Amino acid sequence: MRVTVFGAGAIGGYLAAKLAAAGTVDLSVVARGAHLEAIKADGLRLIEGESEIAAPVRAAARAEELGVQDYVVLALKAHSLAPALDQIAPLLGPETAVVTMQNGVPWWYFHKAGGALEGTRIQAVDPGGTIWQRIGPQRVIGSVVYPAAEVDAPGLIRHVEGTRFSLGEPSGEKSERVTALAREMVKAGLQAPVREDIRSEIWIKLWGNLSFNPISALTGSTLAAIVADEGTRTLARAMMLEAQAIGESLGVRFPIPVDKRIKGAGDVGEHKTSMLQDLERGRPMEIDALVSAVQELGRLTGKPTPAIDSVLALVRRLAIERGCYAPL
Ligand SMILES: NC(=O)C1=CN([C@@H]2O[C@H](COP(=O)(O)OP(=O)(O)OC[C@H]3O[C@@H](n4cnc5c(N)ncnc54)[C@H](OP(=O)(O)O)[C@@H]3O)[C@@H](O)[C@H]2O)C=CC1
Ligand SMILES: CC(C)(CO)C(=O)C(=O)O
Repeated sequence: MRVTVFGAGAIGGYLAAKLAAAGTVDLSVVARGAHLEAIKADGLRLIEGESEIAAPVRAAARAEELGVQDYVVLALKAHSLAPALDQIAPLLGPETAVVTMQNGVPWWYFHKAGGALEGTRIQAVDPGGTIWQRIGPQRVIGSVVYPAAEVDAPGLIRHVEGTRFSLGEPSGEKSERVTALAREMVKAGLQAPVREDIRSEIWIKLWGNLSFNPISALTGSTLAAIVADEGTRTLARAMMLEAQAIGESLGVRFPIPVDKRIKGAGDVGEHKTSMLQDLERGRPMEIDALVSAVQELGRLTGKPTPAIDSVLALVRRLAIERGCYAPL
């Protein structure tokens, strides 16, 4: 099985290091800059708990060096995908599956979703439908990423917590391609449950990200602080209820009540969300995939989003002022 991880940063690097250490797939990564040079020189180093491994991995700057793959895992930030389409193309043959490992609303959301919006391209994550056209939604295996990881230094990934990458076909089918990939991930010590309704799981993760991430960026607060403060907790809750109404109108099941989800986020503790971390490091923030796309789904479903609209306006303005907004 030929697998390439495109974008071997925190999450892609963690996945790649685990697969490389297991040695059961023919693995490559596409990376760039000092990170690529370090992987070529020393392998992909992974700190996990008390242990550190260096997994030898085939690493390339250009996909042409690797050729057509059975699976391409896209582990880029959402806003990095459109600019990388030309670089990804040489990896794709007629049978190649593409696994999308991004937070937020995925560009393929309405592929095989059924209903009136079937086939709709979401402009906030895929302006003009370019990604849809160039990659092709029929290739997609959806994913929800639960592990937390960081790039500590070029070539060095630090695993923070979690091993679960839920997988699912947009159609819900338990296809051979998704079950075969899940098998290899399990051999590598990961959890890779195959879901029949990956969209509902995407929404559960998104529920927290669309509210807590921008509020944390706007206030500089950790998850625990946002939940402890009545004002910010109430605002997050209002955003989440707006999102729930949108999701439910699209057929999504929210298996837990909103207050339980809020408590779960608070229990994570004094943790800075990825959006706040990106802001503090001067990196582009994933505003469009996490928040603008939900606003767009609100417009498409006719559901009002006053709280989401206000927070989005503020966080986008903040990102522009700080040079951390990467419009697609
Ligand atoms: N990190 C985490 O704990 C979690 C992340 N996620 C989600 O996973 C996704 C990936 O996040 P994360 O791993 O943190 O992001 P990172 O920025 O750590 O990794 C992305 C990697 O892709 C590289 N990249 C971008 N464009 C290209 C290109 N054209 N060619 C080659 N390499 C490229 C980046 O390189 P460069 O650094 O040079 O830009 C970087 O190494 C996001 O959607 C995030 O929200 C979900 C759960 C937890
Ligand atoms: C910590 C958490 C769950 C916040 O909602 C997250 O996913 C992020 O920081 O992006």
